[in-house]
Amino acid sequence: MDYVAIRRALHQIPEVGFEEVETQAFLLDQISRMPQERVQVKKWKTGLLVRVSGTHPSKLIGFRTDIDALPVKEKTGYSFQSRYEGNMHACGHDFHMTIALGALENVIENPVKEDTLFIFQPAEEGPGGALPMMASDEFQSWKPDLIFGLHVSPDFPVGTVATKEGILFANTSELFIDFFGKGGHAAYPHLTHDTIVAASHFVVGLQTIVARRVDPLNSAVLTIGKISGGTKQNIIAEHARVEGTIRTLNQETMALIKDDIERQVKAIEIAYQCKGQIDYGANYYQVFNRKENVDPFIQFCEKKGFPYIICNDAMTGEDFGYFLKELPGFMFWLGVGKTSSLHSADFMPDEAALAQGVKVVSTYIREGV
Ligand SMILES: CC(=O)N[C@@H](CCC[C@H](N)C(=O)O)C(=O)O
Repeated sequence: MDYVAIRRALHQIPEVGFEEVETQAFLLDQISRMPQERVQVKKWKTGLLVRVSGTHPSKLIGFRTDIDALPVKEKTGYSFQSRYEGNMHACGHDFHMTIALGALENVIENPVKEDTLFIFQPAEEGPGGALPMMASDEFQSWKPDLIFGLHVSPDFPVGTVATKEGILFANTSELFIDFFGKGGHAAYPHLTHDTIVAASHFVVGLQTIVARRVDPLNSAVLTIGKISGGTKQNIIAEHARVEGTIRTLNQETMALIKDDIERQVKAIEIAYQCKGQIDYGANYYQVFNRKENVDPFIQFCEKKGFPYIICNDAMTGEDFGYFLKELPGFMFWLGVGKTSSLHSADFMPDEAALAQGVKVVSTYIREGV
C-alpha cells in the first residue's frame, strides 16, 4: 500500500462530523481491494467497524481511528489540498485513517493470533461519535477486550511515540452562549439593548475565571474561538453568539468553571438587559491511560526499539476517553515533526511518520498484546 498516496487522497476529501460520506466510500473501496477471507465489515452511520479474524483468537483487540475533518480554510499550498472549500484535515485524521488502513492490510496479509477490530469513528471533533457508536448494536456485538488509539502531534520528533500513565488528554466541554437583546438604529442606542456590547463584556469577564477562580496549582483552559452577531454596521444587533471550549484535568474544576460562567451570564443579563442562554454542547471525558495497559505498551516500544517519550498531560480533548472509561486500553501521541499546531490552516505533518505509525500499530497487534 502506498501510504503517502492514500493520505493525500484522504486529505483532498475532508468532511466534518457525521458528513463523512465520501470518506466512508473511500475507506470501503480501499478495504475491498484487500483479501476478504478473514474480513467482516459493518457500517455504522458514516463510520465503519472492520473485524479481522485471527489464527487462534482468545480476545478481540480494537484499534480506533477518527475520520472527520475541521471547518478550516486550508493554507498549506499543497498540490493535493482540500477539494472541499472551507474544510481541512487540520487535525491529522487523514494520517490516523492511513495508519489504520496500513495496519489493517498488514494483519490481513500476515494473519495474527488474535481477532482485531479496526474502528473508523466519525465526528471526533464534534458533536462526538464515540458515545453513540459505543452504544450501537454494531459495536456492542463486537466489543473489544483491549482498545488503543493514537493522535498525531507536532510536539514530538517524526515517528516518536509519546504517552504516559494517567491523564493524557483533558476533560472538555463545548460552550455556546446566545445573547438576546433589542435591536434598532445605530444612531438611537438608548432605545436598544445591544448584544454586541453585552457579549464583548462577557468575553472579557470570562478571562478572570481561570486567572482568579481556578486554583493556580490546577490547570484549566477557557477559550472563545468564535463570536458572531448582527447584520449590518449601522444596525444594533438583537442577537450575538459566543462559542468556545472549556478544558480541565478534573470534574470538580469543570463544575466550578461552569458555575462561574452561569454567574457571569446572570450579571450580564442585569447589567445590559440582554437575555443569556447557555448550551454546553458536547462534553468529552478525559483520556486516562490505565497503568496496567499503558506500561506494557511502553515496555513493548522499548523492546522493539521504537523511539518513545514519557510526555506531560495535554489540554486537548478526545472522545476516545469514553472508550477508555469503559474498556481497558491506552492512547498515545505519534510525533509528526515540527509544523504549525493542530487545527492550523497550515498544519503540514511529515509523511515519514505514516510508515512508522503502521509499524508500531501492526507490530503491537502482532507481538505486543
Ligand atoms: C485532539 C483534538 O484537537 N481534539 C479536539 C476535540 C474537540 C473537543 C470538543 N469538541 C471541544 O471543542 O470542546 C480538541 O479541540 O481538543
